[in-house]
Amino acid sequence: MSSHLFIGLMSGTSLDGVDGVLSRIDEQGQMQVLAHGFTPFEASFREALMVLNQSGPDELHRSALAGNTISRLYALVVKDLLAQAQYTASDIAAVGAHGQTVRHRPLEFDGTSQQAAVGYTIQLINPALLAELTGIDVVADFRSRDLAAGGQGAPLVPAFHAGVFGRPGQCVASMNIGGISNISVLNANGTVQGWDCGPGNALMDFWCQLHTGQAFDRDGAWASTGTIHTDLLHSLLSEDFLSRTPPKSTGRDLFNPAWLEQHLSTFSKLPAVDVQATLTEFTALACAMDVSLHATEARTLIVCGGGALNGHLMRRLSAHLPDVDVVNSEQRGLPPLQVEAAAFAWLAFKALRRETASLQSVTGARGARVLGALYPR
Ligand SMILES: Nc1ncnc2c1ncn2[C@@H]1O[C@H](COP(=O)(O)OP(=O)(O)OP(=O)(O)O)[C@@H](O)[C@H]1O
Ligand SMILES: CC(=O)N[C@H]1[C@@H]2OC[C@@H](O2)[C@@H](O)[C@@H]1O[C@H](C)C(=O)O
Repeated sequence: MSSHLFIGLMSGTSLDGVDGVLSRIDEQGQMQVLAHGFTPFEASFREALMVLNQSGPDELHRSALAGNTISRLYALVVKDLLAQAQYTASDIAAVGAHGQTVRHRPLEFDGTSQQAAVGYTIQLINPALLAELTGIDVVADFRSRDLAAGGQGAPLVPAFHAGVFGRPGQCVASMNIGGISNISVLNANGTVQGWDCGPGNALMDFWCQLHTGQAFDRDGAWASTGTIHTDLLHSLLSEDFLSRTPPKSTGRDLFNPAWLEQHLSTFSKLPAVDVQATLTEFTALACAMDVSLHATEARTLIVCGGGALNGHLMRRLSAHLPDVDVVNSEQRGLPPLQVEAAAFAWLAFKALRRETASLQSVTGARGARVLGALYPR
């Protein structure tokens, strides 16, 4: 490989925009981030993506166009990263581009025979267009091979978390709180577990946008002025997904406005601010329960993703984990908004080397697989 420079691009289930990093990765897979960029989605595009999370008229056409738009936004982030770090396209070995998840249905039975049941996951992107626009090799479609091998196709970051946050001889847990939250348990003996915990910012963002017009509750300031409603909290916590045994993964397919409305139907008189306080508490508890029940050895929880910037959420998470040191990933060398994009740079590095990147212990697949498809420059 002529270059050790990789770009990772991630637009996740928060639907806030595209994070990108340009990084140097050495032969051992150790990474140094050289630049970080972010391009927000315009409100109209965000809405179009939100609508594409459910079926609707002419959705194939709208999905294809959204894939083109997202690829153009990804290309803008690449341009910005190259300018920041003063490199040109020919210096970069590859771009790892996640795309925009609009469906995640692992292991869904098709009603005919169990043999045919594989499930699917859809990330909108036009990788050919991204290769054309950037002049860089693009690796995309990271999840489908794991699904084909019987896995969940998510989460994929635990192997990366292990390399960046793992401490030999210690059990450490790391948690990404994006639109959906996911945990990696990095055991003292080097084994790794991981799964999706439940909602991250998705429900809080939805409610905040609806009632304040703001895309998210900055620092959890609004939620912190409300009162937690115990009955609503219990209703939210009764969701089956939370008590399911891993491997498990989820998305907006489950934790969406319709799911929330269903739980709110018997609490229609509650002040909006109390609902926000309760949603924040629910999110914190769904995350904390997975640590206290399944990462019993962990004394440190490293939090990344935008949720790490929500001070109120972080305080509630800490309150539910009195024996665990809850820290922001920046304290471990990688700022919260860079972690997922960095993971996709690393996944591209693994793909070019034809090395496996999925973990059977996380996704439940028949084995580890080489992930991603290459679109040459
Ligand atoms: N200062 C802040 N205070 C509160 N919340 C914040 C702040 N900054 C970001 N966030 C939250 O983080 C979200 C973005 O997080 P992130 O970029 O990790 O999401 P994502 O890429 O969609 O993640 P995933 O793929 O894991 O779903 C925003 O939508 C918002 O809810
Ligand atoms: C299908 C999909 O896009 N899943 C995302 C989502 O966002 C958080 C959580 O759900 C996680 O499972 C995953 O993202 C990260 C990058 C992962 O695969 O590890």
